[in-house]
Amino acid sequence: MVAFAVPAEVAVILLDIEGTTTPITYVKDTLFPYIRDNVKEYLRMHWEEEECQQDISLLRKQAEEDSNVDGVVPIPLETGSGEDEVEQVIQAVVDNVHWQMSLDRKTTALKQLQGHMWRAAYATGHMKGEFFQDVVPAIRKWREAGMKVYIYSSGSVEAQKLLFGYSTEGDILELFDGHFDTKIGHKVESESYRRIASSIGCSTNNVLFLTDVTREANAAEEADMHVAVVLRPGNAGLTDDEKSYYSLITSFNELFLPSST
Ligand SMILES: CSCCC(=O)C(=O)COP(=O)(O)O
Ligand SMILES: [Mg+2]
Repeated sequence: MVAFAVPAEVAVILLDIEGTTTPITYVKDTLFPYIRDNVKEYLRMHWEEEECQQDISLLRKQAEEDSNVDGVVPIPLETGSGEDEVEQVIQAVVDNVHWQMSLDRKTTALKQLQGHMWRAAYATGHMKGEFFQDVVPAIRKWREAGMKVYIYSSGSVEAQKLLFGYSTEGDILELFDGHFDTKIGHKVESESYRRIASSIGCSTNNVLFLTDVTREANAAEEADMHVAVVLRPGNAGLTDDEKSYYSLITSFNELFLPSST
């Protein structure tokens, strides 16, 4: 087993979800197909609701920002001219969502709609959040040792709470001191990590960030956080340079807190 000695100044562990706590296959084979298969029906059922209309406004704004991106699907404004028009707008939203998902985009607009759609799927027991087997016992141990544990994922805070609230291990939300999503900033921008530390009330060097994505690790490191890159089955491979540059772990059990080293 490779050991990663957590520096003594670390008081907070910040966790990514996909590829870190949770298999990428769960996201790609369970969460995302649910959205692709159900988005049209969901929009038809919830069209009149305020929350749904807010989600569509955000998607429309994102489509406008994406107007120069190849393949973007614009979302027309509804003028109130009848059911045919509603169906056309719904189809544009469906196509836009499918287009964004085909590129695995992490826009706040897409993630917000996804979070709202998963709510029903989790609540009815249709889906349960999954984690690598080392994850929950390790987090419990870190907390017993006095560490604070936070989540930072591109998935919306609402989606994160569903994943941990309705999981194969039951409701484990109590294990987290808080959640961050792209509303605080994108995961590849170092400013996001400064904002997170400031929101927690600590310095960036008091935080250890665990992620599978080296661009995220790089941004966190630029902000002076400690980072380790997590290698899990199904994750994208790293280059030889990345492998030699970053501290790598394959399980949370490879982290040793100052008191346990
Ligand atoms: C509850 S998170 C759902 C997964 C997701 O939508 C996603 O984009 C995960 O990204 P991450 O930043 O956790 O790698
Ligand atoms: Mg990830």
